[in-house]
Amino acid sequence: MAMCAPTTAKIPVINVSKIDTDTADRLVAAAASFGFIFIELESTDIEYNNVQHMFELSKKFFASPRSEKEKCAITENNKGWSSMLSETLDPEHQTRGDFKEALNFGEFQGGKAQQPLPSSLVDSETYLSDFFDSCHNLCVRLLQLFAMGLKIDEEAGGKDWFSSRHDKSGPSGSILRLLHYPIIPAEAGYVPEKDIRAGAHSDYGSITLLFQRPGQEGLEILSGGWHPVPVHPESVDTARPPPILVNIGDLLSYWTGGYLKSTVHRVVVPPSASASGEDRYSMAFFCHPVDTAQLIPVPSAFLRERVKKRGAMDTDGEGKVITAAEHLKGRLAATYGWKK
Ligand SMILES: O=C(O)CCC(=O)C(=O)O
Ligand SMILES: [Fe+2]
Repeated sequence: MAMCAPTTAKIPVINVSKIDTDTADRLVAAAASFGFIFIELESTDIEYNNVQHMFELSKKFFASPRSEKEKCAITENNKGWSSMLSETLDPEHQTRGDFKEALNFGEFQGGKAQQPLPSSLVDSETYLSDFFDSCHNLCVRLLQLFAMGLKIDEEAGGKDWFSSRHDKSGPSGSILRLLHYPIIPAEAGYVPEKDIRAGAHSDYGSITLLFQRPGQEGLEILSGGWHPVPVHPESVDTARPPPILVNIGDLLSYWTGGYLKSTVHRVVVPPSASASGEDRYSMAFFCHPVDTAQLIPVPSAFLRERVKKRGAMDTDGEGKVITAAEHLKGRLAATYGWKK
């Protein structure tokens, strides 16, 4: 039997310029079926110029000497640089780590980084902080829309139920991450069936924003088989900025008893990459609630009707509700091989 080429994922493209019930319902429907949604960049407050400038900064950092990167190596607070092969997103199936390097920024305070910055980026501190804030603000807007679409009970907080838990009143696990997947040199002995750019995983936070670059495909989502995700979906002209890809993370899935899907995804070397010889650069903003937020079922009649078994994940097995910080600690320990 001939093998069929995998079909491209048909992820909806949504304009979020209005905070209204129509937009909210469309977002929730997409999140409940795919767990992934394209958001038109022009319908957000994020400027394409800034996205492009961020990619220039990313290139500059990843091109800097290894000795410079090592000065800000990642620590157990999840901030800093992780080198090629050091992170294993799918430890059960991978024999080698991910073929990528990454730089994680945690929250900035008063425009200042709370971690050592590499020398290539010290002059860009305010810029990085502003970009972090603009990503956070878009996530808050999306979280309000999700709360509206899920019809969260008014007396429990209604449209602000999620956003009030992401209000920067305390520390959180939010991370802005620059990613670089280099073209793999022959001597690395990359074996396509065994090795991978980013192993299969779901994201750990509430929602993730992903910025991709034209011509640098490679993301795939698991939905009855692996499906490639385009940078420009069919309905978006390639002359326009690539839309922002938003996906649901584990916390929003727990909070909604699995109604919103935290879809498994991975990054592979697409056949086109070896032909064009391009590295892949991407940027992810992982939005997390404040550390103390509890993983309890959201109060919503809409969900009570739709989800039979609620709160599979709301306790640690002994009846104690777990917090966002406790959940994150367990997930990071597994991917970096840190002790729990
Ligand atoms: O680069 C990408 O496309 C995805 C990265 C990713 O899924 C992650 O870092 O969680
Ligand atoms: Fe991811």
